[in-house]
Amino acid sequence: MTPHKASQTPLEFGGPLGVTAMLFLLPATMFHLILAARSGPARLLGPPAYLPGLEELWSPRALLLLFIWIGLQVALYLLPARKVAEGLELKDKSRLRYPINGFQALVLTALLMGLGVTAGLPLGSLPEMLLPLAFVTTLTSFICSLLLYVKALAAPVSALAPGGNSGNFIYDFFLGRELNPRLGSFDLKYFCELRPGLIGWVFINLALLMQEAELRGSPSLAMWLVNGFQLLYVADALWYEESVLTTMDIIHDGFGFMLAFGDLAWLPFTYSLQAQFLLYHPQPLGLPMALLICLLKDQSPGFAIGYYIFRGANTQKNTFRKNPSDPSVAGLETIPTATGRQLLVSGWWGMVRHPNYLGDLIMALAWSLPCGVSHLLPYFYVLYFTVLLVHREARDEQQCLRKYGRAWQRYCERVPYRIIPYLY
Ligand SMILES: NC(=O)C1=CN([C@@H]2O[C@H](COP(=O)(O)OP(=O)(O)OC[C@H]3O[C@@H](n4cnc5c(N)ncnc54)[C@H](OP(=O)(O)O)[C@@H]3O)[C@@H](O)[C@H]2O)C=CC1
Ligand SMILES: CC(C)=CCC[C@@H](C)[C@H]1CC=C2C3=C(CC[C@@]21C)[C@@]1(C)CC[C@H](O)C(C)(C)[C@@H]1CC3
Repeated sequence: MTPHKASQTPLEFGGPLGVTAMLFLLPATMFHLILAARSGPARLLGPPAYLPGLEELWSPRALLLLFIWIGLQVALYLLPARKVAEGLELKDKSRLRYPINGFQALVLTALLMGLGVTAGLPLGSLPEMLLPLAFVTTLTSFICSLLLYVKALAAPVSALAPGGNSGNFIYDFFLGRELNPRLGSFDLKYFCELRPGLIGWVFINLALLMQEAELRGSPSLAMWLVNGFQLLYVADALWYEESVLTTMDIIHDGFGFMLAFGDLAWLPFTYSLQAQFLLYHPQPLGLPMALLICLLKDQSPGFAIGYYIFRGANTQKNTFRKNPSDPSVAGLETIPTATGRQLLVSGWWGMVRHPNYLGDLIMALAWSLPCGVSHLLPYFYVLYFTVLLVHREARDEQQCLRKYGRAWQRYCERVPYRIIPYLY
């Protein structure tokens, strides 16, 4: 194994120091949130109510459950797909192929889970295992990231991610050295991005709903709403699975701790925070308020408007990138770039430079509102997501400037706002 020459790409996330802090802070925050949600005061800020001992965190049963879950998702991933999509062209001019069967995996998991519950599978007792499950998932993602790092040492230079091969171990371990690590045709990053964690999120939410029903006779309206919104979000991601192939995670970021931990642990255990909070802190929610949260009213952030913007913007860009002469996008105004590609300057992408982020943020707020306004904790997702998207937008902006140069500058002049019209 010959060490590769370190890349000259500017360091992100505050370099080695920044990522070292994140290596500890991300898991610590996740455990803090799980503990805070089940504590009486449910404080986002401030110390946790108590520190769990190792006997509360480590559970061979949880490890077994995690392996069964990942095994099931691997098996569903390997089933025949309705379509096999090609990814973007890589440095060596090749294109990878990806099975498009995520929605099928969601439906089959739901069917299997339904059969299991009918046969006595205690899904409702999953919330009691959340802490050990989060612990074993964190351990697993640490080990996977180490293995991925070692695997990448033998990868050809053309297979490395633009960032993530700085030569600094911690930095490269965090960002991921290899762009698309595969075992045969099994794509590890693509699998992790959309399967165990994303689908796991739905079933953690469902388990919380079932436990609430056991505790209080029936699930609350707030719990239904959170479950419904987040299920729609996940189902949408899997229905439009192909569009993930053009996201920054797939085309730019390596597969290291950030995405392994993010996809497998952070996503299911922190994105389910609203449902976790509601189980321990029931909130009264009337039908009129629920309708208001679902739909748009005046300037209020309804889920429907968020979803409309998110889906509209993503579909418009994906359709345009696939086929610019498609009738739904052919009439839109564009700016040509030196690469031969064009940039949309009307439609959703003429409103702000990241309309899809705006829609996503509105949905985030809408699925936190059923938790009421007595606590800040359920709004953690909105705060975290704002930081993530602002940072992601800045990273994307840098990449687009490198890619499109003057044409990107002209786009920024034409569309001056990044995410929120007239504000940011
Ligand atoms: N729930 C969550 O935790 C997260 C959700 N997301 C969501 O994932 C989705 C994908 O996000 P992400 O991958 O960050 O980025 P985008 O889908 O916004 O893609 C950005 C790319 O779009 C292209 N582009 C930008 N402007 C234009 C334009 N005017 N016309 C045509 N193409 C343009 C550029 O690539 P090119 O020109 O090369 O095509 C650019 O690099 C978003 O909806 C986001 O909200 C993202 C992160 C986390
Ligand atoms: C620093 C830190 C916490 C990193 C981890 C971030 C990850 C949790 C997210 C990075 C990009 C993501 C995307 C989705 C989920 C969260 C992560 C993995 C996504 C699958 C959610 C559903 C959307 O429709 C999507 C498919 C567009 C989206 C893709 C990006």
